[in-house]
Order: sequence, then structure tokens, then C-alpha cells
Amino acid sequence: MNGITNLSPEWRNWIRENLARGCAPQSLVDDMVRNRFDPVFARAAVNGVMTNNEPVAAPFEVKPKVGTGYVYEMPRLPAGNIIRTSDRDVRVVTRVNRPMIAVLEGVLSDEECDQLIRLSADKMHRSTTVDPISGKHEVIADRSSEGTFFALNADPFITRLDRRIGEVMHWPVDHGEGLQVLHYGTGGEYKPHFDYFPPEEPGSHVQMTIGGQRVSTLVMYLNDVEEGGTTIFPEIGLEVVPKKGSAVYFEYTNSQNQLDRLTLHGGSPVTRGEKWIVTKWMRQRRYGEALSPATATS
Ligand SMILES: O=C(O)CCC(=O)C(=O)O
Ligand SMILES: [Fe+2]
Repeated sequence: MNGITNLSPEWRNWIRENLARGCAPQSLVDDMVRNRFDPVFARAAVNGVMTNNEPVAAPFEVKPKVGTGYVYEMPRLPAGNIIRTSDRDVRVVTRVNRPMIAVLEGVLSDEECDQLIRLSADKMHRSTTVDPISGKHEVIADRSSEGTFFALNADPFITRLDRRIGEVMHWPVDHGEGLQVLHYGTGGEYKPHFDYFPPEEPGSHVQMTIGGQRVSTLVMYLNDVEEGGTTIFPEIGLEVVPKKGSAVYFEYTNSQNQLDRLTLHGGSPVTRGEKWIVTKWMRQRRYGEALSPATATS
């Protein structure tokens, strides 16, 4: 998820002209990625030009209500003490109803955690977040971690995890962004933030061009952290201690497009040892649906 994240007038014209010539949108995305564009941004940019919504200025189709008055609907997370997925039973250890948060055990086996770390270790990049004004992915001081990303169906191992995670989150696999592995060294942290794209920030519109708003998050812990590194929810004073194979789930966008500000959260500083997590973010719609079915790949 790295690379160029702004569209010069020249590139915008290039997209326009090639679409007019009948080029497949995906081939333009591929060319842009070869020219060092961020893949997610490239898709959003091509889509924006295709739909005549210039990416940064594109109005989001429904203006979401923010903050107060969030209506809590039936949680998407299945009810009960055990969530039975196609290949594993996941135990619910804690549920909070407002905001909707759950702590889950046994989402991943120890071997799966180790395997994800192994697969990620040699392809980590300093993590980026979305700049509120430009919508660009920027390295920022608030997020001292390195990350890497696994596209949906990257291989049978990832496909199996994505399937199980979709069952736990009770949301279609193809509405999910690819799994994102993050590593924090000692001192690493992620300051409190929202996982949804704040609609008042212009950069959010770029991110929402494909798939819409994020609706829910599953943060899975890949190791036990010696000291610190808890997932904190400062609005409600909750702290979840990382445990290998466990996860914290939360949801923040309801069917009326309202956003739950109580899901403000962060990763507290790792004071001893290191911390590995893998995160799944679900979107309102199919992630990639804005391109035609023949060209959408994730
Ligand atoms: O590190 C954590 O515990 C939280 C991670 C997080 O908030 C995220 O990946 O969006
Ligand atoms: Fe987050």
C-alpha cells in the first residue's frame, strides 16, 4: 500500500484518453502501479475518472451523520458464547454493547500466527495512514510500526483465513480489504484514531470511492506482548491485552450510515518486547466493485 498517491493533471488526462480509446480500466491501474502509484489509489483514481467523480473532490453519495445519536442496531457479530466457523470454534470472552466491541479467543492457531509473521517478516514497510486533506498515504509520527499486506486469495492459506474471518465478522469476504500485518518494536504505538474515514475530511472521499465506508474491524494478535501494546478505547476506558491467536472486534457504521465515535482506539506503546497484529477492515460494499466485474481483482 505504498507509492504515489496524488494525481497530476497529466495523469488525469492520460486516464481519460485511454478510457476513451477503450482500454480496460484494470490495464490502466496496472500501468499506474508500474509507474509507482499506490495500487489502492490507482484504482480509486481510474474509477473516479470513469464515473466523472474526480477522486479528491468526489462527493460521497450519502452524507453520513457523525457522532451523537448513533443508533445501535443488532450487532453483525454472531450471538452466543462460541462462534462456529467452517474450520474453527472461536470463543467470545467479552462483549461491550455501546460501542459494539468483543474480545475473541482462538481466532487463529499458534501455527497460523507464526506462519503470518514468517510470511510478513521480509516484506515490511513503514506504516502509512491516510492524510486527512489529500487522501494520500503518508508515513506519520502517530503510527510507529511497519506493515505489509496480503491481497484476498493471495494463496490457499490466506484464503482460508479470510473465509474464517468473514464468518466471524459475519460480513462477505469480498467486502474486506486484504489482511494487513503490522509489527511494532519496543516503543512502537498507534495513537488513538478511528478506523472509519471521517466524512468531514476531504481525503476520506478518495478512500471511499471503492467499497464505501469501513464498517467493522478485527485486530488479531499474533504474539503475546511482554509489556504494554494493549489496544485502548479511551472513550470507554477499555484496554485489551494482546494474546496470541486472540482478537478484538468492533463495529462503527450502521445501516443508516451513522458512525460511532466511541470506537476511538489505538495501540498503546509497547514498553517491553514487540507486538505483531493482523487487521481486517470490512467495507459497506464489495471492495473493488466500482470497476466492472471483468476487471475487478480484489
Ligand atoms: O495495535 C493495535 O492494537 C491497534 C491497531 C489498529 O488500531 C489498526 O490497525 O487499525
Ligand atoms: Fe485502528
